[in-house]
Amino acid sequence: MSEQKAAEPKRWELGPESEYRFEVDPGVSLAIKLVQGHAEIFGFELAEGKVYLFGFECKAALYTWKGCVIEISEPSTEYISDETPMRTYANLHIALEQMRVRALRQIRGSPVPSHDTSKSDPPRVLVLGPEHSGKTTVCKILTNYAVRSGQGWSPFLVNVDPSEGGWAAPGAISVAPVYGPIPTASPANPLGTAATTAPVSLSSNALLPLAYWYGHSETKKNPLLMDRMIRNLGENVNDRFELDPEGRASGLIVDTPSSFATGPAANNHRHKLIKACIDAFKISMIVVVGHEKLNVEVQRTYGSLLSVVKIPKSGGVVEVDYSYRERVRNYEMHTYMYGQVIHPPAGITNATLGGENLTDLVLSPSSTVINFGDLHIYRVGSDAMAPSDALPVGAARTVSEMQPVLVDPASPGSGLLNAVLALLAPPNHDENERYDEEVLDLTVVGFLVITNIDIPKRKMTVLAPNRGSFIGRTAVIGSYEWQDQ
Ligand SMILES: Nc1ncnc2c1ncn2[C@@H]1O[C@H](COP(=O)(O)OP(=O)(O)OP(=O)(O)O)[C@@H](O)[C@H]1O
Repeated sequence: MSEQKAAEPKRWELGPESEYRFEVDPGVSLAIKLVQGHAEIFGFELAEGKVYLFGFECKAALYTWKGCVIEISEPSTEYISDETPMRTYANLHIALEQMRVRALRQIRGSPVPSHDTSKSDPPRVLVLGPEHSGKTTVCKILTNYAVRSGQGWSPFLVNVDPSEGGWAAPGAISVAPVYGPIPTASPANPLGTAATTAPVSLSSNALLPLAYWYGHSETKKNPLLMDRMIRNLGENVNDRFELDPEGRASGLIVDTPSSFATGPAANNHRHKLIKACIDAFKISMIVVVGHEKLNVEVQRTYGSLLSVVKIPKSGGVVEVDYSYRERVRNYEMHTYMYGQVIHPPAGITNATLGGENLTDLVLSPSSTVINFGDLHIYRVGSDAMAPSDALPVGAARTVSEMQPVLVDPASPGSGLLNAVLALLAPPNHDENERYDEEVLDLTVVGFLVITNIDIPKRKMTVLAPNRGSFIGRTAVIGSYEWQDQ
């Protein structure tokens, strides 16, 4: 094989309050070095002289408040813009910071200045917006600014967009307390790297998320289940806040799917899910990203109960298509199994991934052959379920949306081959405390893929990055499939 020739690095000089926007092409990587000045990627500050790698068709922007010089390994799609909404985002961050300070003051019982009559709720922010408005990016920027502020905040970042997966696999909704800035290197883990995908806490900024498995990309597939998962997540967060009252002051930021924002106003399930989030996470502020009509609608519905703030959408947000989303799902599963593997461009030897050593982020999954009876696999509701409102008047379902049904791997229509399964935490040890729908309330401890089914021998092959035993464990199938390519 011929050695790839190193491309001549290209220099860009950025003026104050401008950003370098880039898109990495499929199958290649990009290296960026901050040569001089200060720069950040979605709130994650870059260190001068360090080389940062980007891959898996990453689309992002490097922003500078005061100007900087950067060196790019190999140009992909790129341009510079000095029209960004970063000032508004920074102002919003300052408002949230003031809420944190007031909340902490109240929690500690410190005296309140007589002129300060504001409420002392911690910032519990729900970010809503249509497709491609940059919701996830806004959540990341606000979280990164909070942890960078030097006040010791560790806000909870919540992802209730099942198509994104956050730190888990697509199909899951999750939450994690964030202690250090979240880097951006690949769309496979837009919210940072979770320690759960690794044997130990590999990277210094690995997060410890708590996840529930919804199993589908669309919230309308099973809104009742989605509602329950959101409330489960909220209960966990509130339990955690009760144990750590000062930690409560950092607040939380919730990233939502675009289905919460678009569709007819009369669309019941969308409002029910927004309401579920408001109740579950005790939301004190709704941030609407760049959508006038949605802002008016949200103001009208919730304006009397909590504050509603509208912020502009960034012109840099990329409108990704269906095939890109499909590829990102594959990257996500690949990254879950194999770790974050981005090969540096030719000629680059000292690259890092979000500041971490490249070799620290590599995993090697293993295939295990197990008996059919070893793993109890459930499917929640019937797979071919029509929405409730599409059933004939008076007709009842034979299988409820919330009923876990045991899947028989020997049945030809099991749908298990290549399916992504969530491995659940063990059920309650006390038999008397068990209940029919307990499977819905168990958290996810990992994911696995069924790569082969041998019906005559009643055995199946399971691929997973963690080597624990599957005997007697419980797993749930959704509608995601993945094939190792
Ligand atoms: N200023 C920017 N410059 C370049 N790319 C950006 C910028 N802001 C966001 N992006 C990229 O645009 C894409 C979409 O942004 P993001 O995921 O934040 O939007 P979203 O509203 O959460 O998307 P979805 O509709 O999937 O929920 C991402 O790949 C993100 O990294």
